[in-house]
Amino acid sequence: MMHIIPFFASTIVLSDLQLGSIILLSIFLILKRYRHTKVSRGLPYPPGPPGKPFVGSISEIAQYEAPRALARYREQYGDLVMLQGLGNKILVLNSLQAINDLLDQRGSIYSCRPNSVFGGELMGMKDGTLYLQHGEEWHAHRKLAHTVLGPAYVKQFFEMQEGIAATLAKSLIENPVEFFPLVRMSAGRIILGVLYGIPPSAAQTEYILLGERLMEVAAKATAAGKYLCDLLPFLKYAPACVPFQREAQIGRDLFFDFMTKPFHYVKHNITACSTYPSLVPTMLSSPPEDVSDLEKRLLWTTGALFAAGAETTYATVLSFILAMALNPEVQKKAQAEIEKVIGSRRLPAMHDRQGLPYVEAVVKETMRWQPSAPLSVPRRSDAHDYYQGYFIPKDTVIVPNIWAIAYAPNAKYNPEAFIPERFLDPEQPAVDPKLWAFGFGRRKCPGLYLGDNSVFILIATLLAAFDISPPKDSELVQEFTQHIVRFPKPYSCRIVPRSNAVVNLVEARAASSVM
Ligand code: HEM
Repeated sequence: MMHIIPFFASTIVLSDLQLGSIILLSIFLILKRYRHTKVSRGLPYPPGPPGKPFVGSISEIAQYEAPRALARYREQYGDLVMLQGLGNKILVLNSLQAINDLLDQRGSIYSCRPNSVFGGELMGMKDGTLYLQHGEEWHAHRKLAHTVLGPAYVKQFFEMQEGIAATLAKSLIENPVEFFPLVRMSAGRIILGVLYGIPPSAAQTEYILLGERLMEVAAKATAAGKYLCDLLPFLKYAPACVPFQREAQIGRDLFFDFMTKPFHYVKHNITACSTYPSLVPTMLSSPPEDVSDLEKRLLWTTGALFAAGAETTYATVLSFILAMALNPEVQKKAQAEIEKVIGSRRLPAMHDRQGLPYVEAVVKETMRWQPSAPLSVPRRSDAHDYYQGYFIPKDTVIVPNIWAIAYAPNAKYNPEAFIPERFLDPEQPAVDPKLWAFGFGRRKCPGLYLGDNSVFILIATLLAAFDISPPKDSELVQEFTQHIVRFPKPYSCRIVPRSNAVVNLVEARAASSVM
């Protein structure tokens, strides 16, 4: 039977089947709309930029200088900016208030990580602390990490960190041009010391270089939206010959070696690794009764701590050296403070920190000027939520934009400039980076105290020992990587010992360092 349907001025003739299909489709759309209105409580999604056909606005997360570009949207859309496309939603949080309200205050909803196809499944990192979903296993990892990274415990590593800082200074006196690999080596040594107690050796160097190669792949893998397979999960079934699958295979092999090699080294050389109360030797020699599956958990926890800890410290110190080459006045002021407070008969030590407010402000300003994780590490909402009159559906990827905090407009202190004084302003001091550069709520960085101490002692030692300035015959390059950990691209500068006396001090301190 045919049906005649008036449609504006004309008429349409439909069969039973066609009419039935239209009615069913309409019911489906109405129900869908009703369901959506019910769960969204009639609230809209947070606003965001208009998208391109098919891909929507989702690709904005992977654009060049994304943290800065996304922070600019704050003026237009406010604290919350929604990017959408290919069936995915990414919510960028552009203020400390919004980040704390959601990630901290509503930690039960926002403490999961996005399901990662590339890094988690294909590269095999899904059981590491950084990738684990919020839950029992993740809790066990954090508990293990806390045994050596708690604020009181990290004091046991002060002497080791001071020794490694002096060793860095000694290597820089001998070979200042190689400051990139030398800084990397120092950051890696501290973590290897804390986790495994591995002293300087060929094995130690091998693990740090392995870490460097892994990070080239892993840094991209952790960022939101860098790989299409994270947005279109069915692509994980693509054949092994496609480029991202080959990259994942390389990453998988590297990650396996990176995680297992130092662990097995310690298992077989436990007596050689006992200089400091480090995590793996302590746990293996006196296993805690309340931790089941200890070896497996240790392996995954230490792998994640090593990967997350070394790269961020390295990035921060490289940014500091660049900042000093660009800001000679700041450098002079910090050096004058060190001379006044400590004198020139010894190098700075961790216990000097309280008495060096300007150096402390330089540390904070380095973290602000070039935050090493400018988009933090993404989260995922584990339930529907409602905030500031907007609907945030379950499984939205949440990106806390640390850059937006670091570069919030400020009439008194230009955010683009390196001005440590902003942290010393008695009237309106800038917010301490410890409240935002290390993440938020339950997933806040477990290495905060260790990392912050490392950055301080490395920076203070470099200030005491060297004058850093731009290269004589070339431009000072100021470019940065675009991965989840942001650090300066290769640049050259001059790193010159401040006096013969300081060379002697450095050599003596480095000679007494066991790490
Ligand atoms: C300057 C130094 C460091 C910075 C700026 C930094 C920053 C961060 C940030 C932004 C996060 C994401 C937290 C979140 O999701 O809210 C994080 C997580 C993490 N960091 Fe750090 N970090 C530093 C040093 C370290 C060190 C030294 C270690 C290890 C010894 C470490 C281990 C980790 C781990 C394992 C996670 C994942 C935590 C989880 O998912 O539960 N970090 N870090």
